[in-house]
Amino acid sequence: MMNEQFQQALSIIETLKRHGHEAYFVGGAVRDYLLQRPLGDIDIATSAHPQEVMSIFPKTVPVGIAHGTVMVIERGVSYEVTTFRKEGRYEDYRRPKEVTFVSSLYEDLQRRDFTMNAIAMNEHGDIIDPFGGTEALKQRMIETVGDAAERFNEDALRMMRALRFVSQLGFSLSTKTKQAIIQYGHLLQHIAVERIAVEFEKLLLGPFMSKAIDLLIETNLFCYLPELATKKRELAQLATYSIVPTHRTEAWARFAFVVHFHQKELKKWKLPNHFIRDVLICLKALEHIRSLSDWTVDTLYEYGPYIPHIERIRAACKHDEPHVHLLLKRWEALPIRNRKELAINGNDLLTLFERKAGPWLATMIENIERAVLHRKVENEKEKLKEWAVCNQRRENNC
Ligand SMILES: Nc1ccn([C@@H]2O[C@H](COP(=O)(O)OP(=O)(O)OP(=O)(O)O)[C@@H](O)[C@H]2O)c(=O)n1
Repeated sequence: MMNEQFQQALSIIETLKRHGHEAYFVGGAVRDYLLQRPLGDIDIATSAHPQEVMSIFPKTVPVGIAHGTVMVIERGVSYEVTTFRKEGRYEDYRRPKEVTFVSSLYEDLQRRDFTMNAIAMNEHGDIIDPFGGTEALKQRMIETVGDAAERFNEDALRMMRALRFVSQLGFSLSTKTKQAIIQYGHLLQHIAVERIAVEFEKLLLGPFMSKAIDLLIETNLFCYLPELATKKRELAQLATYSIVPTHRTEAWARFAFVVHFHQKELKKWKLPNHFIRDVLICLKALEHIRSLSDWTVDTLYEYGPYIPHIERIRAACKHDEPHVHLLLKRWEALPIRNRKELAINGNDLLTLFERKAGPWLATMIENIERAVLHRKVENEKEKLKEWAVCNQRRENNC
């Protein structure tokens, strides 16, 4: 009995078949279905060519025509429908490689990366598994389809995919696959950093991250990742952490903290600037908290929205329990959570002191902010005015 997501997608297969084409569910969704894991996107492989797919379905987007992929949208859900194909080897890594359409499902499955990803399912829920993928799932084994050297030469990113599947599923690498990664790891240098970063992020977020990082070290694959060649010891440290990150910012910030990455190194991974900014805030907070040995009123205030990420990283690094709820409660109980919540603003102070704006104003606001935060004065306009005047007098007397 197929699950609901496949039932919904059945109409795509049935429509293609009505038009005289072959069509099957393939890829990660079939693998995850057999593992009884939540399904991601559903992919369909078909004998129909992209133009035919586009003429059959009313709502399509040509997302990768050159690779034979058309996105079909039905009842608000999108499906990737890809013509049976095989990919060529890279003749020259600077140029996109050729993709050839093939006539059978078998040939299509044969060019896929791992046996567990080379399983197809027809409209009746029958499994088509010419390369032993279901057995590999049972054995919890990641095994390339056919010759590992060929599969990794077709697309070196597959070596990173192997390790991210280790991290997500807890599976092992077959000896043949591991040996090939050791032998061909250097090919990763030709792969776009953005693609590597996508897989690496999934690896960092997986429940079996430690196992994957150990393999990254054992196979020497880490040597071909941006800025990591000299970080073996730090990676080994990362592999000792057991808390599974709940968010990508947390995952990258923890990684960056452990391997001592800063802006320069993070940029080499071609992460978006706004994301790097978030990671850097977490890094600053972690250094700050480490120097103080624990959270304080000031750090809670300064890093408020980032508390969950930072606390979980702090706890992971110290092999400690995270106290996210407790800290959020402490944060919520602060007299203010940001400057906007102050009951007085710059204009109020300009009027009060009958002075022109200048650096004194920023210092004054900062002093008031600290005083409110540390409960030296209540956050009420009149009281703050009074406090500001006294504070000014005190400073003048000095
Ligand atoms: N470098 C790659 C990428 C993908 N594939 C094949 O294309 C399918 C779909 O790829 P993708 O959606 O990237 O990954 P999934 O395996 O579906 O995994 P997930 O959805 O968990 O990312 C894979 O299952 C695999 O059969 C491949 O052979 N080689």
